[in-house]
Amino acid sequence: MTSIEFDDVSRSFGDRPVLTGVNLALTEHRIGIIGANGSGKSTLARMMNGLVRPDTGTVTVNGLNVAKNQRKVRKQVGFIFSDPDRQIIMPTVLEDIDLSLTRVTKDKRERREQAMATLAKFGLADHADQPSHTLSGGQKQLLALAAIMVIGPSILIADEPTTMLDLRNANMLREVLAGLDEQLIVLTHHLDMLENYDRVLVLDGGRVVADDAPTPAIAYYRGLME
Ligand SMILES: Nc1ncnc2c1ncn2[C@@H]1O[C@H](COP(=O)(O)OP(=O)(O)OP(=O)(O)O)[C@@H](O)[C@H]1O
Repeated sequence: MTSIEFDDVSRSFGDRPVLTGVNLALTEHRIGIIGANGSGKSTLARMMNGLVRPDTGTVTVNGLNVAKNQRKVRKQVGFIFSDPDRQIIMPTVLEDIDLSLTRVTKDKRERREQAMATLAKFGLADHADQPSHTLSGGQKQLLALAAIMVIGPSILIADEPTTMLDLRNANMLREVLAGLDEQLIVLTHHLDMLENYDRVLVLDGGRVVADDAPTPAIAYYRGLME
């Protein structure tokens, strides 16, 4: 079982408090984080792999203090963002997966085998040699996801992964994410995405104001927005 713990975590940017007194133990398989723009969701998520550090308090991932073990934690926590173009680096689909795999093995043949298996798993096998920039938005997001998952993180954080996708691609990605074995933390404004999740946190003004099953948590959030 994976776990992410926040122990009395606070963070300000300048004189603006962005997260205040956050205490959490996240062990469930699929967790959603919702809240208004600027409520602190991305800041909270970025603390889970050390992209943002707390001013006070401690974040622990699988028993590792994130501030002191950044490199180890980054191998365990993968991140995808709304815009896959920010994450796709290499000219072709296969080369992009191969680049990720250089972090796993130096053996070229092994990398190719693993890359092809991963592309098949994410429905991209027929696109291996296609220039990445010619993929559709949904396929690009799948490629960004595949390039992260091939490294073998135990936790995936997805920060508004469906924002740039049309409804069909958003639904497709939503299913792919829901089918992952790894622990999944999704930040989203697409509330229906979280229907079958195990737990949903609601942030408001940098505090966790609700922490519940999806239906009551989403109802609480809707109430806040009225
Ligand atoms: N590096 C930074 N420097 C200054 N302010 C920042 C920085 N990062 C975040 N903030 C501020 O912290 C607050 C929370 O931002 P954050 O991105 O965590 O919110 P969010 O809930 O993810 O919002 P959204 O739904 O719009 O993505 C915002 O007021 C934002 O302007």
